[in-house]
Amino acid sequence: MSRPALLPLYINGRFEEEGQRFDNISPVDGRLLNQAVEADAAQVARAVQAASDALQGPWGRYSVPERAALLHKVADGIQARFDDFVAAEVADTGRPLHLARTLDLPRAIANFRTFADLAVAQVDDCCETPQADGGLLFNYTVRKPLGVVAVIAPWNLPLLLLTWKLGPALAMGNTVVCKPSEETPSSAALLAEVMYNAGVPAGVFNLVHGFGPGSAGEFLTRAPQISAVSFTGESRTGSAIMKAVADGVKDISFELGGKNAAVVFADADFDAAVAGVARSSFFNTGQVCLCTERVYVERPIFDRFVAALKARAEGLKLGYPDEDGVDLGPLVSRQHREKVLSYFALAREEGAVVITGGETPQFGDARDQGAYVRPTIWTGLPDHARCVREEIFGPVCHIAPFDDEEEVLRRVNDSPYGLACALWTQRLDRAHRLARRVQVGIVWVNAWYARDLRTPFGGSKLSGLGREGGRHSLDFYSEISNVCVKL
Ligand SMILES: NC(=O)c1ccc[n+]([C@@H]2O[C@H](COP(=O)([O-])OP(=O)(O)OC[C@H]3O[C@@H](n4cnc5c(N)ncnc54)[C@H](O)[C@@H]3O)[C@@H](O)[C@H]2O)c1
Ligand SMILES: O=C/C=C/C=C(\O)C(=O)O
Repeated sequence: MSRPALLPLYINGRFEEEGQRFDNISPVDGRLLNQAVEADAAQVARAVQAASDALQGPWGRYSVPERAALLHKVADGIQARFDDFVAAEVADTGRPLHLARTLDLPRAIANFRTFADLAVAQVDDCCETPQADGGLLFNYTVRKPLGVVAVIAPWNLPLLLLTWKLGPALAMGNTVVCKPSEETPSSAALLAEVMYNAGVPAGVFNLVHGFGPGSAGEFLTRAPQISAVSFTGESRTGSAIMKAVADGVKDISFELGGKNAAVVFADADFDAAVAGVARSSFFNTGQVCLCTERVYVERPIFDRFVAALKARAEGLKLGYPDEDGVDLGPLVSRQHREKVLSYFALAREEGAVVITGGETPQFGDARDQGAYVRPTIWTGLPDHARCVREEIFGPVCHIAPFDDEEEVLRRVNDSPYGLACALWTQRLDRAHRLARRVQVGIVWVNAWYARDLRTPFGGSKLSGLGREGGRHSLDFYSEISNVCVKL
């Protein structure tokens, strides 16, 4: 049997194949896709040192427009290998081809182009302060790179979320060491090839594959020369990383877990709300931090809404990524499916009414070796049920009735998470009023996952620390100083 393809590390402008290997398994049918090199502590240390050295090299002398031009070249490189990146993302995640083509790749390209352009357009503050002696103080802001940024990404939107951080980090003159998820290493490996071919100076972009604790992830966060960690992943991982960087008082940007709510009022556009909640609950097989897992529906339309969402869920096609009309792929791995199935069992123990789903489909073909689950809807659980409080990260939601605004606001806010919320109502006065009182970072009204990359993105409570997007990213990835001149 031919040896599986190997995804190398990329350190200081060189591809490295030396090291222990780990398997990358297809969530569609369980076959071996390729292997990746697991970076050991010495390799991670070399990557961080290369990034640190590169700050003093040519990259440190690039102007903002020169950095922006290079990032546009990277975006051009991704565009030129669009189909290769789609194939890599689809192979690792099992997502429908159309999803990778319409979301993951366009956003990866946009993440570089947007922050290249925002960096060039960025204008900083200055001010004059008259002095009692008739003199003047002239203050102005100077923006410098933070230094070496550790970028650690999750598996649910692998390329989108890696480049969401890479774009601004590089635009602001930092150097980076990236650690993609062990579940989805392929598109990051392609990105290293694009960086190399675009002429990104050696050491500016480094890629290490591996796991978290006791592996590349932890080695990276504990490296003394890193100046900041930009992390997207589970809240408990965020806590672990916070501990790892605490002694060094490093800058951190965390985009963490969620247990997001959708609120549907009786006056909502019913069909739009059903379609919107079906999308926000089952999109990417429920593997988006912004996905809805708690649905609150005003009592007069509750039964009708449950029936309509059931019909939507049962109409979703689970299939191979390239199948015509496929809506949902598998979960990212058998291991993650075990976690989701454990909540399917827990829901029954907690007394849920299973409206639809709650089991694995039987295809009778290779997909039975994959990680598919059926889209699932529950009702009847109390607000304190673990299935209503804990992030499941699968195609599942619980629907509960409510009677008034104050009640539903209290229940929506009664969560350890605070990432996103979708409000469905045609009374925009109510929408604006509630949007200000919901304890989340992102509120959509009559929409979900509609994005403008200039807006602040992030969560409160266990859902994260800081905001990225637009000037928020430029600020996070900059060391900002003030210069005060007496005139
Ligand atoms: N808020 C957001 O924008 C957002 C976006 C996507 C995913 N997420 C969250 O991510 C989770 C799913 O992704 P996941 O399973 O990959 O998360 P995860 O926390 O298990 O892993 C994320 C990344 O962190 C690495 N890692 C794990 N432990 C580490 C440690 N101790 N030190 C350093 N690195 C470590 C992993 O190898 C991986 O690359 C969900 O909770 C989801 O809500 C949040
Ligand atoms: O799974 C979480 C999705 C995060 C999405 C973004 O960070 C984005 O759209 O920029």
